[in-house]
Amino acid sequence: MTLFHDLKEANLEVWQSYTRHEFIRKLADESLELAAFQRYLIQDYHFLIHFARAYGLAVYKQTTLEGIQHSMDGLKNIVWETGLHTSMTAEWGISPEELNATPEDLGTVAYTRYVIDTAVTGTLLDLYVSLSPCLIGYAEIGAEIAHVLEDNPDHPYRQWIETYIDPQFVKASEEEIKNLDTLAGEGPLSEQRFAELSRIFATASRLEAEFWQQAL
Ligand SMILES: Cc1ncc(CN)c(N)n1
Repeated sequence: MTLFHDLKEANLEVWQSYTRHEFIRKLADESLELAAFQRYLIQDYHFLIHFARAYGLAVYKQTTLEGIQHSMDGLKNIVWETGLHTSMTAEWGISPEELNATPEDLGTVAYTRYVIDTAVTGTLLDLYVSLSPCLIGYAEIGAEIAHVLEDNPDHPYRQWIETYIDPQFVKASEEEIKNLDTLAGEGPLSEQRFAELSRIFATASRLEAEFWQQAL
């Protein structure tokens, strides 16, 4: 079993409140209003900018070339993801200047600054645990709802779903599960250390659920 598996099992209720949120159910069954999706995606653009900063701090905290490469790949993956946001917002007629000028909602501030605070005050493992619901959760959500694209080739949220089932994104998620185990090291974690990591994981997962909620 992996550390990620143990963290998810220890926080299954909060994890599912995120990955099975009403926002995702509506997005998959096409009942999500475009205005809610637009609110979400604009906030998510801000979110990704701050997450890129958090990955920058992960690069800084690494002490090996291999580790630096891994964190840089994570950062690149976040920047790659913003292609979705810049192309969809451009389609809606929002200029890059307007996009950058939109204010951050409080849920966006809370989540991103929590992760950056964890990056600054915690260990590299603490930081990666706080980042894990983002990457691994979206890959799980993508896999869960991908079938709707077969049912409707003109699904309104096709571009979003395709981003999170893209082989590059799925591979990054799989690598992250392995990375958490590498950072945790050999042998079982003490009960106290697992509890610390579990608290970080639960907080980030709750903030993910709140992030959907703020757009509804
Ligand atoms: C809020 C949130 N969480 C996760 C992801 C996937 N990187 C995202 N784009 N936005």
